[in-house]
Amino acid sequence: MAPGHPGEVRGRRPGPADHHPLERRGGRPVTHRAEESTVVGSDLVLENITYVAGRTLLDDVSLTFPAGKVTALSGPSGSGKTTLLSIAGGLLEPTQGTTSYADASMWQGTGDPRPDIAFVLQVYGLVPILSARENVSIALRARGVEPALADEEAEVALGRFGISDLGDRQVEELSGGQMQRVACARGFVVGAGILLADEPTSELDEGNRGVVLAELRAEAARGSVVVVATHDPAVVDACDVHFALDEGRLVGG
Ligand SMILES: Nc1ncnc2c1ncn2[C@@H]1O[C@H](COP(=O)(O)OP(=O)(O)OP(=O)(O)O)[C@@H](O)[C@H]1O
Repeated sequence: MAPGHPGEVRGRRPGPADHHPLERRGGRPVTHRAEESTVVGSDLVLENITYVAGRTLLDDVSLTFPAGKVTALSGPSGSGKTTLLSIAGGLLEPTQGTTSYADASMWQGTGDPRPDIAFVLQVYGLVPILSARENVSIALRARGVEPALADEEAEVALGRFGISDLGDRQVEELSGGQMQRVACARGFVVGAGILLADEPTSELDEGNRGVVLAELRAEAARGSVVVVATHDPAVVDACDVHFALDEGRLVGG
């Protein structure tokens, strides 16, 4: 762990999310708000999670992703990280066990995620024929933000990841690393209470990895639950909390 970095929240840091568009429209679904000296947020709690799809992919995993911290989820390829994030985010119903955030289950019965959660997907999930700005903007428009404001905030989010100059480019024309930064901008722009990022730095050079890590910390400093699945020891070291999976079982943390 990195001692004393901003994820170890002692006081509230101003950041981009202080003027978040979901707040500006008065409808931000996040149930917590950082105060001057205390972060008040809900933890994301997983209890006895088992997931079976032909075979057991997750086996009785219990852990808490704390609010106000950046948590690393590591493990070899195929160990179950993406499956666990999918259950934590309400995309998959666990075969057994429960998820809980702000007094409600993450599983809503449909596989549609709650509006107070944002993802950075391992495979990006971008719309190839839309521009980088449009790909970011739709995350806000889908949450009811007026289009002009959503576009304005998308521009700001692209700037956070150093790709303002790519706003008008169709994402199918971008490099893997550029697409990954667009995917980060789309996840981070929401200012959600939970941010689940699946290998968000896998295509990035050291400098851009540092940018993403700083943004993850900024999200946590607002009181959000921030989880990053990663193979990268440097990313694990930069996180506040660490859980490790192996063959669907929790083996460390
Ligand atoms: N829908 C599914 N049905 C059956 N098996 C699946 C399904 N989804 C994932 N798996 C399997 O579950 C295991 C865990 O996959 P998962 O993607 O969660 O691992 P991971 O730790 O995220 O891997 P990576 O680091 O390579 O992304 C793998 O063996 C995978 O093949």
